[in-house]
Parts: sequence; structure tokens; C-alpha cells
Amino acid sequence: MSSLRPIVLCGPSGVGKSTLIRRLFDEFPNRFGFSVSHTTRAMRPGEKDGVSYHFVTRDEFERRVRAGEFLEHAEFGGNLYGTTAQAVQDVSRQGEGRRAILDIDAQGVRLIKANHASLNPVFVFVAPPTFSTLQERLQRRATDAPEAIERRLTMALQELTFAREPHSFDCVIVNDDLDRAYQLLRRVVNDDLAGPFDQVPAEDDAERQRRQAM
Ligand SMILES: Nc1ncnc2c1ncn2[C@@H]1O[C@H](COP(=O)(O)OP(=O)(O)OP(=O)(O)O)[C@@H](O)[C@H]1O
Repeated sequence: MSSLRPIVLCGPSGVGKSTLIRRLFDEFPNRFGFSVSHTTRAMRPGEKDGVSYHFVTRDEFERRVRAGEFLEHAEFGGNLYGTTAQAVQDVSRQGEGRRAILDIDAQGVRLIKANHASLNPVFVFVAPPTFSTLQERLQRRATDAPEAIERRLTMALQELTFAREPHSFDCVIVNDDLDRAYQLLRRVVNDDLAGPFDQVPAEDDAERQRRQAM
């Protein structure tokens, strides 16, 4: 496996992880490789098997879980998602010296910390400036049905709770202004971890109301 520490990007759905990663790949086409996750969810238009995800059946996914192939996996919205150790190793096969970038949820971060600490990634949390901004971005992106948006926002509460616990992440990037957030990510991938980075913003009214409604 490559000796470069993998970068784990975590953050609520809709916060802009894919946008930041895309920008990194555009600027440095040969330096990084995206670890391709497995999922049982249906392919969306424009997605390609083996590129966006490895699309597999639930039986196949569960067989791989039993075989111990996953670094982490989680069920979300009725579908299974996970990262295999192989997917991370495949990154160095995409080109010499490539560094793996993983997009993983908070549950996955906990699992990697508990069971695969030897992976030794840099854990980065991408936070929304406010909960209501996150809500707006998910609605504006228009890739998800209203119920799916609701589920993602409920999940976001857990991610934010975890991110606010001390030492959950090596650094936090608030994706308020995309250019500013991207410059912080650039520092991380250049191993400039000294900071200063951001702090996870405090609860706003939208987040408080959603927590109370649970
Ligand atoms: N700084 C920003 N300001 C305004 N809009 C943004 C910013 N960053 C991303 N967006 C927009 O927010 C939406 C969600 O971004 P994106 O799809 O990258 O999120 P994500 O975290 O990858 O979500 P998922 O985990 O569900 O794939 C997109 O429409 C994107 O264009």
C-alpha cells in the first residue's frame, strides 16, 4: 500500500464533499485517487459502475461483509454502503504514488478508528456554515426525493454531534465560501496540518428544532 496517509473526508450529505474532491482532482489530476465504495443503491443517471461506486446486490455485499473485506460499512436509507480495504489499495494502482481520498460517514470514521487504526488516515470534517444552509443545498441540488432529504438531514444531526466531540477529527473545514474551503483542503493534502482550521459551527434554530422534533 502507498505510504501516503489516506485522506478521509467526512461531513453531512450536501455539505459539498464531492464538489471539493472534484476540484482537487481537476487541479491535481495525477496526485490523488478516489477510493470507490460499494453500494446496493440503484445507479443514478450519469453514474458508472466501478467509477462512482461498485454497484452490487445485497447478497453480494453481505457476502463481502462476512469475508471481512470492508474497512467500514453502513446502512443508509435502506441501502448498504461501504469501503473495502481493496478499494483503498486500488488507488495506488491507479498510478504511482497516488494518495487515496475516502468519502466516509461518521459511523465509518468510528469503525476505522476502532478496527483499522493502522490505516492512519488524516480525518477531515467538512461542516456546513449553518444547518439551514445544508438544508438549502440539498433542496437546490435536487437529486433526492423529499423523504431522502429528510433522512439525510436527520443523519446530519448525528454527524454534527460526533464532529463536535473533541478529537473526532484532525481538522475541520467549514464550507461557507467554496474558494476559502478549498484552500484549507489544499493545506491538508499538502500535509500542512498545523492549522489554524475551523471549528464546527454551533447549533442554529433549524438544527435545534430538528433535534427537538426527534
Ligand atoms: N461553498 C458552497 N457554497 C454554495 N453551494 C455549494 C458550496 N459547496 C457545494 N455547494 C453545492 O451544494 C450542493 C451539495 O454539494 P455536493 O453534492 O458536493 O455535496 P456532498 O457532500 O458530496 O453530498 P453527498 O454526500 O450527498 O454526495 C451542490 O449543489 C453544490 O454545488
